[in-house]
Amino acid sequence: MEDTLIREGDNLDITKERRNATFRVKKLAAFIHGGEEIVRRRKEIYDAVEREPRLKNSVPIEFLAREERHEEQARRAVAMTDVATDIIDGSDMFGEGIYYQSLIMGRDLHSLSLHYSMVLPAIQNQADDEQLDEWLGPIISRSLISTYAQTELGHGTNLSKLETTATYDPKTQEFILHSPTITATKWWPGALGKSSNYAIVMAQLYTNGKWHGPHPFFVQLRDAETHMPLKGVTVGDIGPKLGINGSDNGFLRFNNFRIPRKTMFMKNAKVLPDGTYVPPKHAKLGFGAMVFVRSIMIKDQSMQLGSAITIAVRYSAIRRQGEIVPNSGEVQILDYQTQQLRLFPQISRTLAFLFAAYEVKDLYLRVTTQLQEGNTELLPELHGLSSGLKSVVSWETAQGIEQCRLACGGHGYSQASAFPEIYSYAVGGCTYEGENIVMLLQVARQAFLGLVKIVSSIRAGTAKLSLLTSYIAEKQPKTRSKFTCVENVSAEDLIADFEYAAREQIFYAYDLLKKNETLYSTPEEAWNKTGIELCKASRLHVKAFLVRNYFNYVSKCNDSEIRPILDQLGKLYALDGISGGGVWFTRRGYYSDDQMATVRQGIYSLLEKIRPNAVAIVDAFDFSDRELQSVLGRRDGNVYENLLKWAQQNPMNRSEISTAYIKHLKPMMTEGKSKL
Ligand SMILES: CCCCCCCC/C=C\C/C=C/C(=O)SCCNC(=O)CCNC(=O)[C@H](O)C(C)(C)COP(=O)(O)OP(=O)(O)OC[C@H]1O[C@@H](n2cnc3c(N)ncnc32)[C@H](O)[C@@H]1OP(=O)(O)O
Ligand SMILES: Cc1cc2nc3c(=O)[nH]c(=O)nc-3n(C[C@H](O)[C@H](O)[C@H](O)COP(=O)(O)OP(=O)(O)OC[C@H]3O[C@@H](n4cnc5c(N)ncnc54)[C@H](O)[C@@H]3O)c2cc1C
Repeated sequence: MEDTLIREGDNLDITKERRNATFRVKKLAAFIHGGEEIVRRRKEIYDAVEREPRLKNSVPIEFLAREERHEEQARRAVAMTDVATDIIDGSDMFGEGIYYQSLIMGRDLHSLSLHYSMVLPAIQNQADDEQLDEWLGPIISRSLISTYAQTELGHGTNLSKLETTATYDPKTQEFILHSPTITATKWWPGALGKSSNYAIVMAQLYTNGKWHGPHPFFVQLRDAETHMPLKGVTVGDIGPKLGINGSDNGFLRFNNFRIPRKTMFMKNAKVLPDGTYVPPKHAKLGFGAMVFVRSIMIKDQSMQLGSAITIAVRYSAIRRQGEIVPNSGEVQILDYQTQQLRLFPQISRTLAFLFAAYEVKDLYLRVTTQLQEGNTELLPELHGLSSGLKSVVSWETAQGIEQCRLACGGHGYSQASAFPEIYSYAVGGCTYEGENIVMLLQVARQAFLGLVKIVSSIRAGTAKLSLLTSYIAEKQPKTRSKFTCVENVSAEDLIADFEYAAREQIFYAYDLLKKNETLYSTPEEAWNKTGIELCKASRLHVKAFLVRNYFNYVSKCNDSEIRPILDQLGKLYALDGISGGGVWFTRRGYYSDDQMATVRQGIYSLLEKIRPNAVAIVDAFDFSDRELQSVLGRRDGNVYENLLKWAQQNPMNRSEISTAYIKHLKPMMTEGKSKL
């Protein structure tokens, strides 16, 4: 079927792939992105960005040194936000916001990342009316730049042990911010080093001699005119990192630095003028900015994996290497079954993660509405869903990107491929907003209303379960999995298989925890000794959610042209999970050896079915060359001539003779000659 992505001068192999696809890319793109109107808006936004001279990205970012990159990203961030309201609906951070930003900033953070992704939502949701009046205007007008300063040199995960203190002085109605030790130094906050003049600072609150735990404060750090650090504030950049080097992640120390009482966020917890502490309705309301980023990053991560797989599939369609049948000509590497197994599951994962991102967005919006009415009922569920997805999605995204890179051979290792930028940006998501293992343990402890609490209440028959947890209360089937062959297996059967595996492990981990509680002297030690099994339970629980959610989402599609593709990808997602999960599915003989062999046969048959449509499917992710920034992943498939151009524009090739040669190599060679 002919498609609009085909143009004259394109690589012939990639054109043939597009012509042979069995469906129209536009239809699949509309389904993936949530409707034709959204795809139309993406195009409108893309065109507007391309038209705007200030949004031209003329400098290839990967050739820049750290300071140049930071400066270029600051320029882009300012230009991007200058014209944003003319181009996008700024209130739609989950949709148009992420897309618009990725067109301009690429895979990097910048001077305004935290200002928009953490400070703005915190002010909207945690400031009282008076604070909102005072702070929201400057945030939106960008007359100040702000960040979120929580992590310290000594503590990131364990917030209860943060060392920065905020001690209330009722005489002056001020808090005194102080960093009592080296390890109390704030460390990591994005854009803190050189860009921000304000920060939300998480500090241990003391009032009238009592400790009340970590609370957020909105603190001025630098002079509004000179941008010099205020007296009592020491601040700077923490140095180069694996990725996101456009962002000046920073350090920060306070020396008995006084701030007014109303700099403490007071919508939830309050400190009255006399120092009386009024607790919040829910102890974790002050952690809302983290929950927001955990929710929003699921879509961002899926888009990173989506761009990696788009690059790898397109490149695999134009790359010819080796023969399958001797003397019949070199084949496209996409024809190798091993290549397909490396790549096609990444397509399925991208979709599963994206559809999960839609779900977490809906839940986030529901919780925000509830919180505005003072209702915290759904907060734990959101904490669980966002923490669990954050862990599993960021981990599998990082692994998937790496598979895509490896699948592109040597060229995958070049920055021209974009994989180094994609990987180093995305993998940060495994650590920031809660280290992944820690977040999995939260899932076990708390998520979906608390797996561990759920088990005991299920056994007591008193469980109140949500849609996300109700499967846990169902009885384990005594029979085998219903799987017979890939053609006959239904979505319900595959969901049942994942729920079986999750339930089995959840109860196993629970029983082990209870046993360990009898063996160790405290519940905390027993918890630690059960940590590995608890994490496995959480992972399987999240995977069961991802499979269920995938098929639920796809069930909305009645289009006979694209539904088969979505079904194939869904089955591949599930069967690849079962085959890779092995032991989780064979416990108590739920899957026999023969069934497992049939699962593998099913995967091979799906790879074959997906193969002819692979290029068209990744085309439907709707990435432009501007977003991909990859010579290997170019829409037109003209990779080789552009790799040569890319190398030639390299600043090292501006002059024929390098300074390295002049300073070091030439003298050595001259000396060598003299010794001959
Ligand atoms: C366009 C691009 C889009 C991408 C955007 C990316 C841009 C930004 C990129 C990077 C920015 C990065 C920023 C940061 O990293 S900020 C710092 C983030 N830090 C963390 O995430 C720290 C992780 N630690 C924690 O969250 C917590 O300390 C904890 C959850 C591990 C433990 O908390 P603690 O206070 O010790 O509580 P307890 O363990 O005692 O638990 C008590 C109770 O509360 C529940 N709970 C914990 N957190 C929450 C929450 N947020 N909401 C609701 N409930 C919560 C917990 O589960 C317990 O429940 P219980 O068992 O029922 O008692
Ligand atoms: C790119 C990037 C951007 C960041 N941006 C910001 C920012 O803007 N603002 C900010 O405040 N912070 C930021 N951070 C910091 C980030 O939030 C923390 O690094 C993260 O929360 C992990 O904390 P940690 O570094 O203390 O790791 P640690 O907690 O020291 O983790 C080290 C290891 O210990 C394990 N571990 C720790 N606690 C437990 C436990 N209870 N049970 C089992 N295992 C445990 C972990 O699983 C991990 O394997 C950023 C970090 C990165 C990498």
